[in-house]
Parts: sequence; structure tokens; C-alpha cells
Amino acid sequence: MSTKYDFDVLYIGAGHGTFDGAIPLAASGVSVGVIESGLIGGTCPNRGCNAKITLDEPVKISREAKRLGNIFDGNLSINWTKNVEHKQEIIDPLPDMLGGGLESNGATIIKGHAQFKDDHTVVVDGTKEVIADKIVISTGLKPHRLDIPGSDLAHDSEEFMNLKKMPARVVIVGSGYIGMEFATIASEVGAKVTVLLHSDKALRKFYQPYVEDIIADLKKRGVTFVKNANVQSFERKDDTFTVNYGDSQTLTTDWILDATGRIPNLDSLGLEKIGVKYDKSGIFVNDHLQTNIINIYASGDVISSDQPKVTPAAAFESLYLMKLFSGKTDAAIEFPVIPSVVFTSPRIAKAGISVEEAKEKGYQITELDQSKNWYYGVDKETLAKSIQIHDPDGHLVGVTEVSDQAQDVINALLPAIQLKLNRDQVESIVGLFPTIGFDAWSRV
Ligand SMILES: Cc1cc2nc3c(=O)[nH]c(=O)nc-3n(C[C@H](O)[C@H](O)[C@H](O)COP(=O)(O)OP(=O)(O)OC[C@H]3O[C@@H](n4cnc5c(N)ncnc54)[C@H](O)[C@@H]3O)c2cc1C
Ligand SMILES: NC(=O)c1ccc[n+]([C@@H]2O[C@H](COP(=O)([O-])OP(=O)(O)OC[C@H]3O[C@@H](n4cnc5c(N)ncnc54)[C@H](O)[C@@H]3O)[C@@H](O)[C@H]2O)c1
Repeated sequence: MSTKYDFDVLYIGAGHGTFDGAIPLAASGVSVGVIESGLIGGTCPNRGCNAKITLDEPVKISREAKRLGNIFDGNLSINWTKNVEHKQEIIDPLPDMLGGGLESNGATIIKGHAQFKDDHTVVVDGTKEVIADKIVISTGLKPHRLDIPGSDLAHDSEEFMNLKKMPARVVIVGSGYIGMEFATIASEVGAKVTVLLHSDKALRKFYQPYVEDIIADLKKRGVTFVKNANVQSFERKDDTFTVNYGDSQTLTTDWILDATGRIPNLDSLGLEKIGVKYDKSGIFVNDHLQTNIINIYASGDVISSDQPKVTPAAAFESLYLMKLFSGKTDAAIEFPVIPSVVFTSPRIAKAGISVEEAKEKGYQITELDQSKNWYYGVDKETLAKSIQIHDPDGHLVGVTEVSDQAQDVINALLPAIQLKLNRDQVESIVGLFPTIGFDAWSRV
């Protein structure tokens, strides 16, 4: 490293877009700095994936217990307060663990808010200047807030996960990942949930007939869905709230979740000052994750990209930059198949080519009603369907599944899709039995 720099590589933000690659980069001897204004680990461990999946665990068990019916004696009910305490116990150690992983491998953590002064200089909390050869912007997303009267009366996903008590009535505006996952959790915990849709579709990027199956199932469990709701305003009346929507329609509720999306977190970063190009979808990068400023890169959710804004994509980008910066590659980034799952119950998950794309290409589409499959019968899954897509050479190129085990099915099948395995190769691999992975693999 030249003596004019404090670090070879300086990351802004300490989420998956940073630490997956920054740890091995620092371990390889490269001088690494990480500036973080909040908790080390960023969204996923502290207020995203890990927090959410911990809160979802009793929900999953409760759903399964209900399906298994009178095999269980007595009623199971979820104590939300204890559930939130358990979530906190699980996630509290993560920032120290991840920070320890960075520091023990030689990276320096600098706490505070970063703002660019020039192409190589970042000012932390308006006082401390840090100079680096290369800088990676990995500042993630923040909740979008509706621009309507009373919008400050609504809450975000982090506040939902920290609720001490589950409100009796919850209105959720938005039916994307967060809207649908949190509707599943809140309703299983006992809240009367209403989901207000922007249009007539939820989870737009997923296979719509399966999304409709999930909606129908949630409706049976008491969740109300209002399509084309056109939310106008929120008002407070003592301890309750009124949601005004549509053509003079109203709803009274105890709590409002604004789940209308997440937007690039570029607050006071000073990008205009140095001329880094971006728009409302994120920072523009080339196929080496490089911005229009030669020494400044971006990684993770903050990038304007077609990849899903999920942890595996952020981690992959971060690892790519590690390889680029340590001279292990100079090739353009080549994304693997990035799978995605929505943790509703049943879940919906997918990888590879979508059903719509398969239809356009004339690929073979095979649908299986998994509720007839003995393995799904073990936990009495009545809503379980799977679609496999094969290309003209017989390679598995896409899978979509709705079932309570969809995420494990997709994980099991990923190697076949990513590596384009042929029949002999598929048959050369055997898995553990009886497991959903074995079952899924036997369908390839
Ligand atoms: C409720 C929820 C549930 C989710 N569930 C899943 C899931 O189940 N599976 C999945 O794959 N993905 C999930 N995600 C998405 C996942 O969390 C993100 O894709 C992932 O965290 C992106 O990582 P990142 O490093 O790009 O950004 P982040 O993790 O958001 O990290 C950005 C960091 O930058 C810091 N920062 C921002 N600006 C500055 C600044 N100027 N100076 C210093 N620091 C700054 C922030 O404090 C933050 O820590 C979920 C997201 C949410 C919100
Ligand atoms: N399981 C997972 O991987 C997971 C879970 C949660 C979040 N995430 C990530 O977090 C990000 C944010 O999730 P999200 O659910 O907030 O965003 P999203 O983009 O998935 O959904 C936003 C929803 O809000 C709706 N909407 C937008 N404007 C509206 C308006 N004015 N009125 C009513 N509805 C409106 C949209 O139609 C959409 O249904 C996503 O990019 C996702 O990748 C991932």
C-alpha cells in the first residue's frame, strides 16, 4: 500500500455486501477499513433475514402442528413477547461475532457515518478523514415511506420485529416480500391482518397461480386482502388509527406496517460531490462492479441491478470484489443462478428460468401436485405444488415450488441447475433418505 493511503480498500457499510469478501481480503494481507454507522452485519442479521427467520420458527411449528391436528393434545399458541425476546437473544451476539471476524483477520472497523470528500477521501461523522486507494459503497437499502398525510403513523419492518406485544389488528400496506411474510407471522400470532395491495397482484416476481394459492390459504386463516387499495392517508384517533383508501373507504386498526418497498440508502453520502452516477434504483456499476469513478466500486443491495435484492446476491458480489482486489480474477462478474424464497407458510421459492420465460421459449414444463407425494403427507401438506422446467437438451433449468419445504427443495436442486448436470451426473449423486432433498433430487 502506498503511504498516502490509510487503506488499500475502504468499505462503507458492514453488511453482507461487505463482510463476506472483506474478511478473506483482509486475511490475504490487503489493508482493509470498514466504516459502519449502525450495527456491524447490517440489515440481514440485525433486522432482516436472521431476525425474521427466528420469529418465523414458532409460526412454522404452529402451522405444522395445526395440520397434524389431533396428534397433538391441547392447543399450541405463540407467546409473541417471548418470541421477540428469543429473537433478540439469537441476534444480539451477531454484530460482535462479525466484527470479531473482520478485526481478527486484520480489518479496521471505524464507527460513524461516512461522507465522500473526494474520490479517495471519506469523512467520518464530519471530523475524521480516511484516505483509501479503492472505496466500495455498500450502504444497502432503507425503508420507502409512503408520501401521504399521516405517513409517520406507520411503522417499518424493524419496528414490527421489535413489537413487545402483537396488536389485535394490523394493516399492512404492500404485498411484496415483507408484506406477505409479516402477514403470515402476524396472523399466526393472532392478529387480525388486512393487506392493502397497490394493484391486483402480490409478489409480482413470483409465479402468480402459486401466489394466488398462498393468498387463498391466508384468507382461509382470516387475513383480508384488498386489491387496488389506493391508500390516501392515515389518521390517529386516541389509541387507534384510521386508514383512508380507495373511494372514501376506511379501516380502523391498531398498527400500520408500511411495506411499500426499500430504496437505496444514499443519505448524505456526498455522491454528487464526486460525481458517482445513480438513480432511484441504485448506483450504476459496470460488469466489474465499478462505478463511473475508476477507484470507486459498489456492492450489495445499493447497486442498480436486475439481481434480486437478497443476501446471496450481496455476498456473491462482495466475494467477487475480494477476488478482483486480490488479483485472483480480472474477469467480469458472472452471476450464478440466484434463488429466492418468500417465507410465507407455505413458502414460495424459485430458481432459474421462470414459468413465463419457459412458455416463451417452448421449454418443457412439468407440474407436480406434491400434496399427493407421500413425503409431503408426513406433515399433511395439502398445498404443495412444484414446477420443473427442462431445456431441449433435457437439463433442469428452472424450478418453482409452493410448499412448506420449498426453500429446501430449491437448495437441493440448485447444483443441477447451476452446473447443467446431465442424467448420468444426476444419477451419480445420492442423498440421505428420507429427506426432502432426496425426494427433490429423484424428480430431476
Ligand atoms: C425485513 C427483511 C427481511 C429480509 N429477509 C431476507 C431473507 O430471508 N433472505 C435474504 O436473502 N434476504 C433477505 N433480506 C434482504 C437482505 O437483508 C439484504 O439483501 C442484505 O442485507 C443486503 O446487504 P447489504 O450489505 O447490501 O446492505 P445492508 O445489510 O443494508 O448493509 C448496509 C450497511 O451500510 C450502513 N451504512 C449506510 N450508509 C452509511 C454511511 N453513510 N456510513 C456508514 N455506514 C453506512 C448501514 O448502517 C448498514 O449497516 C431481508 C431484508 C429485510 C429488510
Ligand atoms: N425472503 C427474502 O429474501 C426477503 C424478505 C424480506 C425482504 N427482502 C428484500 O427486501 C426488499 C424490500 O422488501 P419489500 O417487501 O419492502 O419490497 P417489495 O418491492 O418486495 O414490495 C413492495 C410492495 O409495496 C407495494 N407498493 C409500492 N408502492 C405502494 C403504494 N403506494 N401503496 C401500496 N403498495 C405499494 C408494491 O406493489 C409491492 O407489493 C426486497 O427487495 C427484498 O428483496 C427479501
